[in-house]
Amino acid sequence: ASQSSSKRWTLENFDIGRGLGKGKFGQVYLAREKSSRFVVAIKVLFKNQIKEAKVDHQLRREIEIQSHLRHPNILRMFGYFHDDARVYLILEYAPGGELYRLMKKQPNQRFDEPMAAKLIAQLTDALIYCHSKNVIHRDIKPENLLLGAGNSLKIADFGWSVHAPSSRRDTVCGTLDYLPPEMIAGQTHDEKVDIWSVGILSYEFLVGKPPFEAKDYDATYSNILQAPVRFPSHVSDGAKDLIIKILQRKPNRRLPLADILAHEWVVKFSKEAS
Ligand SMILES: O=C(O)Cn1ncc2ncnc(NCCc3cnc(NC(=O)Nc4cccc(Cl)c4)s3)c21
Repeated sequence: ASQSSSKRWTLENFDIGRGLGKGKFGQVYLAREKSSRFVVAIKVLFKNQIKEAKVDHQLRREIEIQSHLRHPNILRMFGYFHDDARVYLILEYAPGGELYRLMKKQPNQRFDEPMAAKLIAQLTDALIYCHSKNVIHRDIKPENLLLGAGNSLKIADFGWSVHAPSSRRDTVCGTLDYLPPEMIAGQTHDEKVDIWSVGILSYEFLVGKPPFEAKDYDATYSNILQAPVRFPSHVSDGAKDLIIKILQRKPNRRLPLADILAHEWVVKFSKEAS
């Protein structure tokens, strides 16, 4: 029987398996729902840490947003439950783990053009869906991309997602590398922030590191605001054309997501077997 997402889940409904990874706020475990034997991932978050970091409103918003999203390239959240100390997120299990680790295992720690174009097409498709629901993710980076069966891309962790437009109040923590100029300048921003992230990731998939990476926060900050994008010689003209059209500092000049999917380099290489 399909359990509706409003069912009251408890830990007793699951056999807990091995740890899958450790995040900033908690650990993720492989688990199996006892009656259906359905395999899931369960992320365990500690309430005191969530409250200390003042991110409980973000978590509530993520749960709300995730409960309405259904797309093959978005990691499902089937439900959640909590006890006195912890919140448990019941998530789709991504057997390929973090995309980041697969990239680091490649020769030269970067993907070839067919693999990169396939991932970019799936990421773009998922974001077209999100934006059609007026949801912006705002935190698209390799750590939040997982791999499902057949190396299919899965966007995970909507902890930073909001409904567009938004003027972010929460301070940015972690890397700046994937954030567009308007967000790091604290200006109002809209769904075009996710387009910028597609450009950053397209560069990183093909080069092995993000375009504005620098030795420290301030150097990265100034690169994002004014540095020209430089490409190693192995990057093809088609890929360079796509990335330059996406990484436009003015949000309205950025290549729209539909045009990314239709770009000749994406069309050419996302069909090729990788
Ligand atoms: O475990 C790994 O490291 C990798 N791994 N490997 C396989 C696998 N299969 C499924 N999920 C994984 N990881 C969890 C992915 C997430 C999805 N949604 C999230 N949401 C969230 O963390 N929200 C959140 C947290 C703290 C504060 C706030 Cl405000 C919001 S995390 C998997």
